[in-house]
Order: sequence, then structure tokens, then C-alpha cells
Amino acid sequence: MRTSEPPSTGAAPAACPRPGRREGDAATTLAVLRRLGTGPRGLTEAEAEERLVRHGENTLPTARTAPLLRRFLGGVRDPFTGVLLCLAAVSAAVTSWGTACVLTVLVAVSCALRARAGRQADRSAAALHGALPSTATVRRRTGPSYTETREREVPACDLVPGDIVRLAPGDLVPADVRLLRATGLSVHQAALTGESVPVAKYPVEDPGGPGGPGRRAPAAADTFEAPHLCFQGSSVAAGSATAVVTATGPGTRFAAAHGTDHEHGRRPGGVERPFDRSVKGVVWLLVRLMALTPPLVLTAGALLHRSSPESPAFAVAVAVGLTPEMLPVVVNTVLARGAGRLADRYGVIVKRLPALHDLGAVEVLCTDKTGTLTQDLPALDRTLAPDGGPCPDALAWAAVNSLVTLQLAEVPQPDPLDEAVLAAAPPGAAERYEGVAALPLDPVRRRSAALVRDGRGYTLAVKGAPEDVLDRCAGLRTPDGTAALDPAARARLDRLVADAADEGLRVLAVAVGDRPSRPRPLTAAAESGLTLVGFVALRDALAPTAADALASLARRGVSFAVLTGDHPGTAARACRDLGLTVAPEAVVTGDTVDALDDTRLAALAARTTVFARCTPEHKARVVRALRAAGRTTGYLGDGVNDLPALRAADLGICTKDAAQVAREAAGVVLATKDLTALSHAVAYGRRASANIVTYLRITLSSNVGNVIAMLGAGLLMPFLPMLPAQVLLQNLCFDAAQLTLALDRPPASAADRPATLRPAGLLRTVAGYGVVNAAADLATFGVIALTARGGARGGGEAAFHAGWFTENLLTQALVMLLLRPRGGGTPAPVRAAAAFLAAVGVALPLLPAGASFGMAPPPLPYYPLLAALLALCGAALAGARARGSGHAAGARGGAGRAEGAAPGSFGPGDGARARQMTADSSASGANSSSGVRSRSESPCSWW
Ligand SMILES: Nc1ncnc2c1ncn2[C@@H]1O[C@H](COP(=O)(O)OP(=O)(O)OP(=O)(O)O)[C@@H](O)[C@H]1O
Ligand SMILES: [Mg+2]
Repeated sequence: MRTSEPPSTGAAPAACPRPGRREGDAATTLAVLRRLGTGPRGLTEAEAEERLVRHGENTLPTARTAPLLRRFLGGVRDPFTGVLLCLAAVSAAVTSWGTACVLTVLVAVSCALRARAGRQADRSAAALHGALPSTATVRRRTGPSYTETREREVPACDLVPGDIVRLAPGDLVPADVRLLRATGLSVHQAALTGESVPVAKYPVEDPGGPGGPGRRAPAAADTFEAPHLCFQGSSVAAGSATAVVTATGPGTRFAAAHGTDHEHGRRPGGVERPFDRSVKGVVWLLVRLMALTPPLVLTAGALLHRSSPESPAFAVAVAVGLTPEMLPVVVNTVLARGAGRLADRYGVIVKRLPALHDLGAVEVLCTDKTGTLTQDLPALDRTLAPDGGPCPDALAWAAVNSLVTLQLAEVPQPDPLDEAVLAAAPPGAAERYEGVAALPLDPVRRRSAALVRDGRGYTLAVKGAPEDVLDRCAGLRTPDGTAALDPAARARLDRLVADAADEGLRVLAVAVGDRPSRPRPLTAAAESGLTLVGFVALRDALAPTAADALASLARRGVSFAVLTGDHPGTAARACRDLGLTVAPEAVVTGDTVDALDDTRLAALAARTTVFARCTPEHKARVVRALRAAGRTTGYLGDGVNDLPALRAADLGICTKDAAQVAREAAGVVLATKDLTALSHAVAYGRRASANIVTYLRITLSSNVGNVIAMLGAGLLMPFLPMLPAQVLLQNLCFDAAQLTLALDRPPASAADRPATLRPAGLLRTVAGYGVVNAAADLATFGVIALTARGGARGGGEAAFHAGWFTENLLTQALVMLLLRPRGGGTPAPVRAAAAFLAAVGVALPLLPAGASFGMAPPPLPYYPLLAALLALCGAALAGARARGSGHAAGARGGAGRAEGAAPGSFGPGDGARARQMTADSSASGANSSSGVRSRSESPCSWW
């Protein structure tokens, strides 16, 4: 087949070059090419190399890895460190030098550990990025001659101004570019403008573009709206193009607008993630508490006339005692370890560390169908004439459409449906016509059109989703000629399509229209008054691992919904074949989505398994509705039509061979098509979350207990219950010991249900344990009072401090062992850390070093009494833990309680729709996720 003319679009030669003007203004394309020192055939490799040296890599400046010292200093920006430094400054101001020194050491240790963890996290992220390279198709000249060119994939970071690049559906726009040629191009610019609907882009001197013949660039039009410019950060929704790179790296508009946001991985206009809501929620709550504590302690002391010169330092120490200083280190270590193992064992790539936590939090998983649940390897099953018989003509015209849309695309993109049609068509069927123009498939129009010519004139061949094609048909072919497409015929055809779809077939309608002349430009308006030729029905086998993966996710309490552009019958049949029970009312279409407001859509989404005939925006709306109803929603999809949903979801997931945009938008990438890896990934995420909660539960329970006891003792006693340096020393020991909790092994049951950390629930829990702890501390005062010699100041006071120091460290060791989840065994590092705490607590007051911290050995009778007290405290903690867990199990409907979860802190998933799964599904958790959660954007960006 020949193509006699260029495609429907193309750049006209420029009238006269106007060097020195900006790319976006009214300069002609030729002028822009000249200024960039390039041409339509691109640069030579040598030129590109030289420019790469001159302009630098096409990466954002902030994306480069920071040196260790900068990371260390960067740690000062986090809220905990900020508060600690303020407290150090206050201590220095009141000449409490010891406290100021200890605080400074704490800050330094914490910043160093964090810098190290950050560097490791970045290294693994860089390794993952290496596994998922971002590439661009570039045209370069292979020699000095202007005729020898070669197109090849290069890493996007190697692009330079003047390069000629090709853009195809699903591509990220790799740099700022000016279009030279385009066919049906539309671009998502949501990351730049917030606009969710793709915008049409075309060269400005395009005689056939939507702008009409000879249209020139509007003056000063280097804005995102400029039709002839595409910008880094946007992506191709449909169509294809050839473009010249005008700016790279720091010179792009994206870098100018969003340079630093990029550093922290927060996408402009992005959603707030589950990690931000949970872990960061706890952090900010604690930071506020810390900041409030010193003024409260000082005011209480002043009101009770108990102020002493050491009171300010004591108040500062109390605030420090409340802080889980190691939280960022523990979180980073837990997530980095989990992500590394997941990549090694199951090939699941976690692109942002917090996405591992978000995986564990997913309650509803939405997926597309084609290519995710199915293999996306369609093969022709049969053709159907309007009367239900075979229809070779439908296949022949479908092949004409496929071939022309492929040939006239700027970048021919192999489309599985087109390939299947061409493979099935008889040889030569498609080559009878000459392609003139094409409108490529886009997921909103759901059809493609090809204008062809033969000796008799022009014909428009359209193929696509039957509903959409039939809406544009006035008649249909019959064995005797043609007939009108009246409502009765339409109903019959709809039935014919539905019956084929119920068999699981993908059905495309094929229609043609004779055109007396060439429509210029070829737009969707030309697709009317068509005559239906018939249908082609294709079969796409299910992905071999999909059924197992869905069943396994259902057992883990994850509900499931399919959001597809395909026919409702085809999608419902695929779901049934995968073992899901799909009631007729659980299947709705995009039209229903359009008719509902967000509240009603959320209610509908909670009981719907299949959303069919969805446009990309429908998919995103359903995801947003689920999130607004308080359900943590993941989206698994691979196509360009999944991009808005991937972005709207709490967590986007795709496979490694997904469209480049999908991979970029996703937080988690599966290196293989094996969907069962997803279930393992969810389990890893939940275990990581369980470890974070274990750390928070242990550290906060102990810290809250200490603070209550210190405040209580401060009111009861004539001297400070502990010297500031002692408070800080025990804090330092406890912090070091707790780092081992990052290596904890949660029990298998921790992976049984979605893990959502709810700050309020966590604080309630730790308040309970804190009271038990505080009671033990206060009882210790009594014991010390009973046994201490002297009783007043001097040696008595030092023995008192020593007694409390010992008791504190021993209870902390106890808390570390008892408040861990049961069932997973205690790893050796955690046992060693508890032993270390106990050893320091008992030995230090007895050693000469104890004296330098103001401690004297407690009297001997103190120890047996302390042992009895600790036994009581341990029994009380274990009892409280058992009661709390039991209560939590009751609240969750008794389904396989997660031992790793703090009672009241990790809520259960909504197993409502999981019950639709096959009988082996055991997910039956009560729904505790009703109500709309606050989704305010947290300013914290320190992970
Ligand atoms: N190459 C094509 N030519 C014509 N029509 C097509 C082509 N590919 C898809 N369509 C039609 O457009 C519809 C929507 O396609 P889209 O790619 O949005 O979703 P899908 O592939 O059907 O499903 P999913 O959303 O599950 O991936 C298809 O169901 C089909 O009817
Ligand atoms: Mg898809």
C-alpha cells in the first residue's frame, strides 16, 4: 500500500528565519530549528555528545544525589530535630550546659543516622530507577550526509537541545519540545496545569491541524496552552508526533516551576498518600505535644511554688523524654529493608519508600482489565454480519483501518487489536486502498478512523467500540444492499454484541462512509452518516496468575473492582472466569458514573465490581469517590488510559512493560506479569507497617509513662525526681536499643488485613500502657522512700535518682519485650537490646561512672522489692495487651486478628466486597472505615 500524500499534518517550510526569538513566540519552525543549530533529520552523535557536555544532563538539578554533609545538615530541617535544637538553645540560655550538650549529641547522632539511612534509600531508589530507565526515541544523523539517519532509544537524560524526538501514546514528554509534525496528538498536562482533560497539540504551521490552514503561533505563546509546544512533565494521551527539543534539564518549564517539589517526591497537584496521613500525622501530633510540654511543666511548677534553678532544664528534659527521636531512622530502615527484600524475592519495585507502607494500607484494589487481568494478546474468534452470519467484509475494512492508522501515525505503535486484525485478514485485503489521513484511537472516542482512496473516490473506514460506532451510523449493510438503522435494528445489533461479549469476546464494530472529496482537516465531525459493515470479535485469554492473585488478595481482606474501557458483558465474563461472583447490579457503565454526584458514586462504588465503558476520567472519578468515602484505594493498570486513575489513587501499581507514563505515575512496579507477586507485596507492606507501629507503641508507651510519673513526682516531692542529665542519658540508651525494632519479625497474621495507622487510636492505646508504666514508676517512689537511707537531700536524693534510673531502664526492657506483637518470636537483636538496657540500668548506679551522673547505689533491700514491682508491672502490661487485643478482635468481627497491629491503631479492611470472591475467601472484617477522613495536605516533607 502506498501513501500518496503526507499524513494529515505536517510542518510547512518557514518563510524566513527569525533568529534570537524564543521558541514559544511567533517564530517559524524553520527559524527555531536554525537557532537550535539543527534540522528535521536531527543532530549527529558527535554534536549531541558535545551539547551534552555544554548543557548538562537532561535531569532536574534536585534529582541528583546530595553529598553526605548536606544530608546531615538537611536533617536539621525535620520537626523533631528543630524542637530538640530549640530546647538545647533554651538549656544553654539558662546555663544548663549538661542538658544542652546531651541534646546537641542527640541531634548529631540522629542527623548522622538519618543521613546514612537517606543515602541508602536513595541508592536503592537509584538502582530501581536503573531497572526502569526513562527513555526517548531520538532521530540522529549517522554521518555528515543529511540522508543517513537512525532512530534509536536513548536514556532521556542524554537528550540535548536540537534533538529530534518522536512521541507516541503513553510516552512521557522527555524535555520541552516544539512540534514539527503530529497526528491526532493530545497531551496530559495535569502535572503542569492541574487540568485533567488531555489537550490537543499540533504544529502551528500545520495546514490540516485543528487550527486550520496556515495558522501561525500566537505572539508570546510559550505558555502551557500553546498548541505547538509540549513540556517536560506532560505525557502523550493519544496520537503521535515528531518534535524538536528546545530545552532540557534545569532549562525546562517544569524545572522552573517545580524544582524543589520534585526533590521530595511530591508531585505537583498530587494526592495525599496514606503514609502522609498516618505516620506523618503521628509525627505532627507529637511535635505539637513536645512544643507544649516545657511551658506546661514550668507553669505547673510555678503555680505550686516548686520552681528551682533546675526547673527549666527539667522541663526541657521532660519534653525530650516524650520524643520518639529515632522514628525517622526506624521508618526508613524498615521500609528500605522491606523494599529491598521485595525486589530480590518477588521482583516488585517500590519506587518511593513510603509506597511500601501504602501497599499494606490498600483496602480496595481497582484494576483495568485488558493487559492486567487478560494477556492483551487478542486473536480473531469470528466475524459477524448485522444479521449474525459471518462477515469477511468487516474483517477486510477493519484491516484497512488498522493498516492506515498504523502507517500514517508519526510513530507507528503496535496496537494488539490492530495486530490481531491484520494477522487474521486475508493477504492483500488491506492494501487495496491508498491511505490519505487517519484519526488514531483515543480512549474517549473509543474508535479510530482512516480515510482511504481508490479509483472511485474517498472512503472513511471507522472501527471501534460498537456503541460509539453505531451512534454514528445511519444505515447497515444487508445481503441485498443497505437498510436504515432504525431503533429496532439498533436493539437487535446491541443484543448481538451483548451475546458475543457475554462469551468474553472483545467486539469491534466496523463501518464505512463514502466521501465525495477529502475532508480537510479530518476531524471527529467527519465520522457521521456511516454504514455498518459488521463486527469483528476477538478473544483475549486471561492472565494465568490473575485468578490466584485475586483470591489471595481477597483472603488478605482487599476488595476488588474492575475499571475498564471495554464492554460490560466482556468485563463481567472475565471477572466470572477469574472466580468472582458478579451480580447483574454490580456491573455499571461510564454513563451511570456521569449521572451521579460524588456521594452517590461513592455509595455505588462500594457495591460495584465492574465499571465498564469507562473513559480515563471515569476511572479517576471512581477512584476519587472511593477515597473520599475513606477507603484506601490502589489502582493497577498499564495503559495510557489508566494514567488519571493511577495518579488519583492512594497507590498506583503497574507492570514493568506498562506504558512509560503509567510506570512514572505508579509507586510500585511489578517486574513480571505474575500478579501473585502483588499479594506478597501487600504482605510485606503490612509487616513493615506493623514494625513501625510496634516501635511507636513501645517508645510512646514508655515515654508517656515516664512523663506522667515525672510530673506526678515533681508535684509530690521536694526535689526533682530525676536530674535532666539522667533523663537524657536513659533516653539515649532507650533510643539506641529501639533501633533493633526495625529488625523485628511481626507474626504472619500481621499480613492478614489492611494496615492503616490511625493516629488517634494509637495515642489512646499508648495512653493506656503509659498509665500502667507511670503507676509502676510512682510505686517505685514508695519503695525507694521505704528503703532509702537519709530520706532528704544529699545521699538520699542521689540514691533516689539511682533507684528510679534502674527501675526506668528495667521497665523499658520489659516494655520492649512485652509490647511486641506475639507469635513472631523475638529476634536476637531485640533480646540483646533489652538485655543491654537492663545491664546499664542495674550496673551504672553501682559503678563510679554513676556518680558523675549524680547517682549513688540504692540500698540493698530496694532490689527484691523492685523485682516484685517489675513482676507486677509486667503482669499488668501483659494483661492490658491481652485485653486490648481481645477488644480489637471483637471490634473487627473476630476475623484473624493481626497480632502485629496495635489495638485501635491498625483498623481492619472492609471485607464487604471480598465476600464476592470464591468460597475460599475468608475476608470478613467489619467495616470500620466509614466516614470521610480529613485529607488536608501535610506540610511535612522530611522522610
Ligand atoms: N485499536 C483499536 N481500534 C479501534 N477501537 C479500539 C482499538 N482499541 C480499543 N478500541 C475500542 O476502544 C475501547 C476502549 O479501549 P481502551 O483502551 O480505553 O480500554 P480497553 O483496552 O478496552 O480496556 P482496559 O481499560 O481494561 O484496558 C475498546 O473496548 C474497544 O472497543
Ligand atoms: Mg488497559
